[in-house]
Amino acid sequence: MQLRGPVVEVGDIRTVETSRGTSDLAEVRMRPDSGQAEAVTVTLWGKWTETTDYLDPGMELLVTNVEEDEFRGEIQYATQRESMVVVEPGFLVDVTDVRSWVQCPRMYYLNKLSGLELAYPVVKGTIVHEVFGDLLRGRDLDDAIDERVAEAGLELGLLDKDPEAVAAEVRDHASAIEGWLRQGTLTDTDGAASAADSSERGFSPVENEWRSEQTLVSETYGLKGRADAVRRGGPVELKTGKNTKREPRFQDKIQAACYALLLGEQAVADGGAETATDGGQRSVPDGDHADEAPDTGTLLYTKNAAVERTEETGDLSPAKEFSLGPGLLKFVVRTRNEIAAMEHDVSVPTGFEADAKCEYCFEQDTCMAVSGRLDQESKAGQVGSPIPEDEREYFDRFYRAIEAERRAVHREYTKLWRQSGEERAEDDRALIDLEPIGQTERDGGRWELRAQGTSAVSKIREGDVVLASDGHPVRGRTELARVEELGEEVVVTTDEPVELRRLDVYPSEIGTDRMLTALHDAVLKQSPEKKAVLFGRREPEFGEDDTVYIDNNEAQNEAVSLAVRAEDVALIHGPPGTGKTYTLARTVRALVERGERVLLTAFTNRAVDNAIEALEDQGFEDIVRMGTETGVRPDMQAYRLPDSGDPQELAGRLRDASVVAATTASCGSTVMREQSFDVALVDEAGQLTEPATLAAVSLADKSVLVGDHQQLPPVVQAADDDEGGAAAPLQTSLFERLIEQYPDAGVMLGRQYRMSQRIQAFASREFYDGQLRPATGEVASQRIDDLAGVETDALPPNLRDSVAFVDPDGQARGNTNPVEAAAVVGTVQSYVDAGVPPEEIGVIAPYRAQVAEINKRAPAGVTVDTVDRFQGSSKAVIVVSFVATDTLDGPIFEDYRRINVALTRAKKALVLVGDADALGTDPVYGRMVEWAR
Ligand SMILES: Nc1ncnc2c1ncn2[C@@H]1O[C@H](COP(=O)(O)OP(=O)(O)OP(=O)(O)O)[C@@H](O)[C@H]1O
Repeated sequence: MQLRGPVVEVGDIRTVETSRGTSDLAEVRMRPDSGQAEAVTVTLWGKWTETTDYLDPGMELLVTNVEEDEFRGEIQYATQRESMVVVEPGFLVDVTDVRSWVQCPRMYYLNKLSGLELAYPVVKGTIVHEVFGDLLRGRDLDDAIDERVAEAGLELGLLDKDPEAVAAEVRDHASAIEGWLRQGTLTDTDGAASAADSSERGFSPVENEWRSEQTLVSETYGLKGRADAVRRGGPVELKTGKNTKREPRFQDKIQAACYALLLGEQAVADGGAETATDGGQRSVPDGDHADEAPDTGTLLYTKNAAVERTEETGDLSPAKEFSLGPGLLKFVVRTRNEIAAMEHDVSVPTGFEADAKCEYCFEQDTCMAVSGRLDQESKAGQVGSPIPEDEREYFDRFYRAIEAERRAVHREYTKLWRQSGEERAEDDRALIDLEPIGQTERDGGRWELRAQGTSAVSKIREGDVVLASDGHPVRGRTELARVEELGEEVVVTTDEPVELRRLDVYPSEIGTDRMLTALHDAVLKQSPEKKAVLFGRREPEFGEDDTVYIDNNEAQNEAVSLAVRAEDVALIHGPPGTGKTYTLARTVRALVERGERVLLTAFTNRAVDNAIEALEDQGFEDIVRMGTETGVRPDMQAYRLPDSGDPQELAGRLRDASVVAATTASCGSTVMREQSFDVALVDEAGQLTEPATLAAVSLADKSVLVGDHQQLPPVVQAADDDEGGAAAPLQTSLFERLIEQYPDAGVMLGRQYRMSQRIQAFASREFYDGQLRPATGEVASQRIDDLAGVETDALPPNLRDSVAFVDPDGQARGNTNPVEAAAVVGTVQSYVDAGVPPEEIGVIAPYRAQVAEINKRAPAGVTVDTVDRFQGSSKAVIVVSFVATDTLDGPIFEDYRRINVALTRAKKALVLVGDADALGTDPVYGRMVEWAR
């Protein structure tokens, strides 16, 4: 049996005599059942006592296979031979991190801080891994190499590598894989027939013997990772280095051992599946999964096949098998515990923990530089001088904030198994009970999986990377999948086929990883002068220029001028519909005309595409768009740098572009981190966390931030009270901080081109100090009957004013209000009946459940969505559903800025549908009801 729950008290290590000699023990008090049960004592024996060195009350502990004993009427627990002790099992450590921690704990920390850099060995390693996967899937070697080299074209071009030479090198590595695969299949007696068969077809895997890359998450051991391959249930790790010793390298064994643990747990779950009749809703048997772990691991050192036998001595066979004994698996768990414990108190490893020799370490320079900047102890020593106190404080504060956010992402992971499929679906984080209707292998070996479409709502959108499973994302068979279609059919693509029964939101850490590297790059790598404004050491400076850029809007003209004159930073505050995008495009042109290279970036792909469209409208097309095919709008694909191609050509296009457009998230990619710009223009800056903004800002000499801090705030997953509120610094955007700190560096666009006078009045008064005005008389006086074929008289009397309030006297039931939904649909229908095209009508509701409720009956063509999905767009008619009847809770009420966004989407007519009494309990909503009535 297992015990899992918070630690109450940690005892000291004692040495005792037992029948088998002397042994160490330590007693720990904990509350099992995740803290629900009374505290019990569990005795940790032998090496597990080390755990107490870093175990603190409050931390979560899990002990598997405990021995239960009654002693003087109290049940006591103890570890036994098969037990594993896991510290903070909810903190999911990445397998590659366990590997680097074993090499040197400090390396783990540095990798996390500074991320990967664009370097040839890394790019080549990726290509070899991809080709390995292709070979396992039975693909032709030459085709695979050609395609994978082309896919790395941009990176190779930036590194100035010749694709032919790279292909030749990859081929050398691949020969090691091929040779070993051949050997693997031929020695397989059961598979002899298929082996003979496969030698003709290439090296296709023997059925059920192989799997290429597999995503694995362990709910017991707090580990996650992707194994390169699995052969006969055992992990196979590919290394593109050479190793002429008989044994695999220790850290490589550790990595394979981690996968073995993960596979063991999966084997247990799969075992359970044989008897499961409930569509894959298996539970993890409460046993010792390490028992099920495979006993052999394989390391494949592909460079061994490429070295000259005359020059090297030793064991040149690429494949090295080793046995995965229980001792090694326990060592892996203890190592993983060290990482989880260090992350728990956010301490920093020094490198002295390891036997590693700094003089051979290729991280030595980074190690010393980081130690120097942060005045940290490190085995490698320090270079350079420490950053000032305030910068240090800033670094620490954001470091903690980002780590708190990481924990929130981990909690999302744990929900994959803590919540049932139904709960996940209810939370909008999964689509369950899908009916698979087909699987097709696409060119290049990827699979297209299809299921019947579903009317269920979820956060999952086309283009997202999700977990596709046959019923359970952790305990079932799962693949990382890209969502291609979510309509009549659900279509996803994966590396390996899986029965498509469920999709889950994939909680990715990439956002947190990139915030951390952005923090590192901005604070530790930039010059003191470059950071002066960020840290308030001096005011932003501006040069002279009296060019007129926009002649019909003074504030817009001032904004362009400010951006052009800025030496450090300019801030453009653009309330709804004030021509932010138009001004942004004009600014880009003005900067390019001055010979500057511009990074054009925004929080969402949609905003990036809108900015490109505005540039196109202004006759400017010298743009390279970075992004994935699904992320970029179909009509903007022509600007997109292709995913593969000739290295020189791709790198040339990127280098020569005067405008590079990308989301801020992709500014943290290895390729983008290599780029430098004169100016970074950041749209939607009010929605970005400070470190996410820094990812773009650090790439340029100066920045122009465009946004509106009265609209949606940064998206942060950590709740206000998580980790003692550590994530709070992420809630204020850099835009908001700077505009408050340096009002003179900003300009507000006060004239809006969207809403009628009546519609904009409330937002102007509540959120913009009455400074928002219609840009023209025409804008101010627009009405619904300006639309061709629409008669105001055809509307019911209560909807004839351009702002209306409807109280349908409904009742909230959880996240829906069916009566209100019906009233919303009725209202929409009135507009359609009066001649308004459905495409001109939008409905905003606070919850996806209410969105679904309305969507069921709304006329086709009407857009129904949550407010977060509406930011940045507008419609002639907007209907807002508030759902709440008794108390005002829910996302729309948490922050007044959401209501600002909702109310400012409408151009000609706005209808609020809600409970007047409930809304009246809050002063702002009360005033809103008064205004709308
Ligand atoms: N100076 C101007 N002269 C004429 N039309 C303008 C001017 N500025 C903006 N517009 C027009 O006003 C409309 C709104 O502009 P734009 O889309 O740039 O607004 P926005 O502030 O980006 O909107 P959002 O709040 O959705 O981000 C567009 O049709 C745009 O062409």
